[in-house]
Amino acid sequence: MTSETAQKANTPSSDQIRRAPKVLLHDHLDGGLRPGTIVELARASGYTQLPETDPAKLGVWFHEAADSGSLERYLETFSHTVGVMQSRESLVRVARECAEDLAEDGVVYAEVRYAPEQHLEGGLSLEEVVEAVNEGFREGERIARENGHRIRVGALLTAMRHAARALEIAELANRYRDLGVVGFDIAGAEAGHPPTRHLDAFEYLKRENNHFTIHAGEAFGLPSIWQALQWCGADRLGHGVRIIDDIQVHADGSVKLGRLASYVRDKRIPLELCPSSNLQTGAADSYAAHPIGLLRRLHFRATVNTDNRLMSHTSMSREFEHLVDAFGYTLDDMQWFSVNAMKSSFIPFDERLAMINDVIKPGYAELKSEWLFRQTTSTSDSATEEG
Ligand SMILES: O=c1[nH]cnc2c1ncn2[C@H]1C[C@H](O)[C@@H](CO)O1
Ligand SMILES: [Zn+2]
Repeated sequence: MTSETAQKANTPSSDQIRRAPKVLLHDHLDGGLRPGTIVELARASGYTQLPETDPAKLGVWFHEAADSGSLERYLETFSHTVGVMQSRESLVRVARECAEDLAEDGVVYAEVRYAPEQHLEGGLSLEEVVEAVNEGFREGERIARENGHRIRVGALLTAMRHAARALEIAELANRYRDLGVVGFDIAGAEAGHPPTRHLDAFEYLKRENNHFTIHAGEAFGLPSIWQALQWCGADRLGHGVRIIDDIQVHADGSVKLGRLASYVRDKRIPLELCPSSNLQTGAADSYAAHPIGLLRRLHFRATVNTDNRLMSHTSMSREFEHLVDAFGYTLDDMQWFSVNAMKSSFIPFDERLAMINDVIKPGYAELKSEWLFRQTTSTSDSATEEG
């Protein structure tokens, strides 16, 4: 076998990308509903604001409306998903379907986030919201297992950065720690809402030895990343893609990292990169131009994520397909991203290690060996390979 053929064997097919064990750290529960579910929940709850009632058209509407080039406009579309997630039943269902859909897509470990404060309009308490979502995730994991898939889902509780409930939500995350919630996040429009406004929440979580990520460096640049890390102490960066602004690439190909970019790389700060979402909100012009290519080459702790599967019309497999097309990534690259993500998760170290050694690496080894057992379809194929 020529090295070229071996190389080819390592380029994943769509089917292999789907079957490859993937790890997802940045996915919004209210950004991943099935369009059909939105229509049904709207009907059942009397929500009349949907722009379309045909599921296929509604799916297209979300994608197009979110494709605006601005984070603020992207976020407006969430009023409809949040609008139909105001009862216990709807939250259980959405969480169950989320776990099922991720498992079907080959995700073995996911941290899925949502903002409990946005689901109180139907009279639920914050605790009831968390318990409903946890119940849905457990049901989804069980159904996935029955269908031959293995997935573990942990919840991240998000506080909205324009609101003033961050400390309360951080306390909630702490109360449900080891009970399905693995950490905390802040999200929402970045400009004008610096993470330092919520220092009390982050300081509380640090005192409690808890974990948190912060949406930073998505619509706003380096100051937001700097604050998230050096003032707030974030364990990970939600997006963090604008760290690229602190990296100079010279004409001769040499690269110079500024102090903040060096810090992020040296400290192995995980970047929860979401390529399709970034294209929609204007942080990159194309997959090929997305900073993930450079960040991977420079060995940042880069991870691949979906952000909002509905609004970005994506899945983990689709994200990887785009990256394979744009950068020629192989199964080894996919494994590298998946191991990076697993290392960066908020579950205990021994569990992360077991996921890496007993699930992720064996999964990729199996996929990488498939070419050995592939049957040739014609004699001319084997003749070429012998040459
Ligand atoms: O990419 C994002 N940046 C900032 N905020 C976001 C993003 N995607 C979703 N959100 C917001 C809208 C949701 O209602 C909220 C909680 O999941 O988080
Ligand atoms: Zn996000």
